[in-house]
Amino acid sequence: MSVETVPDNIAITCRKLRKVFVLRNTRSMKESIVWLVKGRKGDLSKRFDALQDVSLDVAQGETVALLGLNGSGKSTLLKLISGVLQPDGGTVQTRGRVAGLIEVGAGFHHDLSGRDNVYLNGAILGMTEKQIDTMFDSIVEFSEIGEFIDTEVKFYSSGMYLKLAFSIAVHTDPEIFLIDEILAVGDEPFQRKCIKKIKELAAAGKTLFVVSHDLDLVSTVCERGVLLEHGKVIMDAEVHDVVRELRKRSEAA
Ligand SMILES: Nc1ncnc2c1ncn2[C@@H]1O[C@H](COP(=O)(O)OP(=O)(O)OP(=O)(O)O)[C@@H](O)[C@H]1O
Repeated sequence: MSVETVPDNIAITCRKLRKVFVLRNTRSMKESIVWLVKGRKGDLSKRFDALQDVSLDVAQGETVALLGLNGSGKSTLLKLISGVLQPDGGTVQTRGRVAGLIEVGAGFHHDLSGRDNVYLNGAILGMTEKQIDTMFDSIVEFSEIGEFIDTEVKFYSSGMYLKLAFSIAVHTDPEIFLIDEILAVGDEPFQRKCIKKIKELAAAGKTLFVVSHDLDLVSTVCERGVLLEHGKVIMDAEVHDVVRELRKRSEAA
């Protein structure tokens, strides 16, 4: 597969991205027997295009909101960009270090303490042990985890997971932040703190790609909006215009 040369100022490039999921339908005993008797003709599973021909460029320092109704493919696109999922067609390229806050606690090892997970996650995000040593206290302070830092993370609440994951990610100083709806699980004061931090990251020229159903929030944080519907990009414009269009479609739905 040929990989095109991407200009220096482009942080994320998606070309004709496609993701297919196989849906294995639950069948009744009778249906399964008929299927067997007929010589296993036909398929018990269905293929489903979660993303179709998605192409977009995100420039360095751009703040982009990925919007759409439930099931439109937002999380799938973020997972393809972060490398958590592989595409079934097309290409995706990123320039610079990527921090993905996609599934709360996804990068955590449940039987390890918060402290050990800070080192594990920091290393995954490209930090050396020395760098993590230097930042450790600041990571714990921002996360508000306090003495629970030495507790196994399987005993953390989802909000605690989020706080620690967010704190580690912002301390690793990545160029690109992928954020999926995770702010929803934090309490109000922490949400405010996260939003303040996200705005600081945007002001510092970081590239942000944010999935959220909180349209007021994304309107204040992001400049550009990309609207997905049934796995396709149907609008890519100034965020306020895209939010207006999504609200119109939501009312009609
Ligand atoms: N692992 C999977 N296997 C099968 N289908 C999947 C899988 N992951 C996602 N899907 C399907 O792909 C479609 C897109 O899902 P995705 O999570 O990307 O949507 P979304 O826009 O993020 O939705 P939401 O707003 O509800 O979070 C959905 O129909 C979903 O059921």
